Amino acid sequence: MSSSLGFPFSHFPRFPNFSSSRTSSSRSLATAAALASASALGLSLVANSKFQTNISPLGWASLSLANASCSPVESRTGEVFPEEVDGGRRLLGVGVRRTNVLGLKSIDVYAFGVYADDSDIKKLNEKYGTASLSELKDKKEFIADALESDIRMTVRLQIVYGRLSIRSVRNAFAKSVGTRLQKFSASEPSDTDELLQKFVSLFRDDQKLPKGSVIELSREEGYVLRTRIDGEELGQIQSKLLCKSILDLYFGEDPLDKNAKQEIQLNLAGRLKIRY
Ligand SMILES: CCCCCCCCCCCC(=O)O
Repeated sequence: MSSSLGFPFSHFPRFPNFSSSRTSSSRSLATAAALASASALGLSLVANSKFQTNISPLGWASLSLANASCSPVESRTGEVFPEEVDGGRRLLGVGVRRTNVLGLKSIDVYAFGVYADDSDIKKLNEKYGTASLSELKDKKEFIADALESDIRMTVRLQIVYGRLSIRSVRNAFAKSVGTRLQKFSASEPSDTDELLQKFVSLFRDDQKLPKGSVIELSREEGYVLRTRIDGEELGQIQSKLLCKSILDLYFGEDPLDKNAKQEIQLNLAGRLKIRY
């Protein structure tokens, strides 16, 4: 992954250089810093789909942010993620799900990547179009709106734990998604037990989940949750509440991996700021 940042004038702020040894978070922070500094100077950022970002109006400076999103490698597990899935949803951030066994040993169960469709992210423009990147990167309301909005997103879980049974997957979902369904349904009453049952029963006993398996949970247009294992579709459930509860695990208020959430929020804000 290469990035070059070149400015002909010595008084122009220097943006950090990216190198492959940086962590995904520091890369994102560097990207955001570059974008924020440029936008603070009142320069217009125009990027193509390869993230070549140019400061256009004067034509004298160019800012090349190749892959201005995040590293596709989850550093703890070494899992590599595709930079794009489902016809144009691009990677916003990666993280890891850990759990404690008998309160003693901590194991990594899966690495995950969160993706979003750039054109759908623009739905947040009306409300946040004028906000700066530094405001958005920590703004709770911004992430709450991203959870609520009809933005096509995919969460890709890459299993790293070798002894995962479908039963434990059902139980884990019942617990983590169940808690969130309860929490969110306080404001939007609905039959959360039935919804949860419908979702967890998509995971059948005959399905296998060896190390390397991929579970994809995607929010499709109109708040349809689509669930796949290794590309095989298990089912679709139309529910705004369910979509929100699942995405909340990864970038909501109490995320499974806090660093990943920060990265996702920062990149979401960055994508909103870039004019394509
Ligand atoms: C032995 C630990 C079992 C954890 C299995 C997690 C499998 C997928 C569940 C996804 C939701 C979550 O991470 O809570």
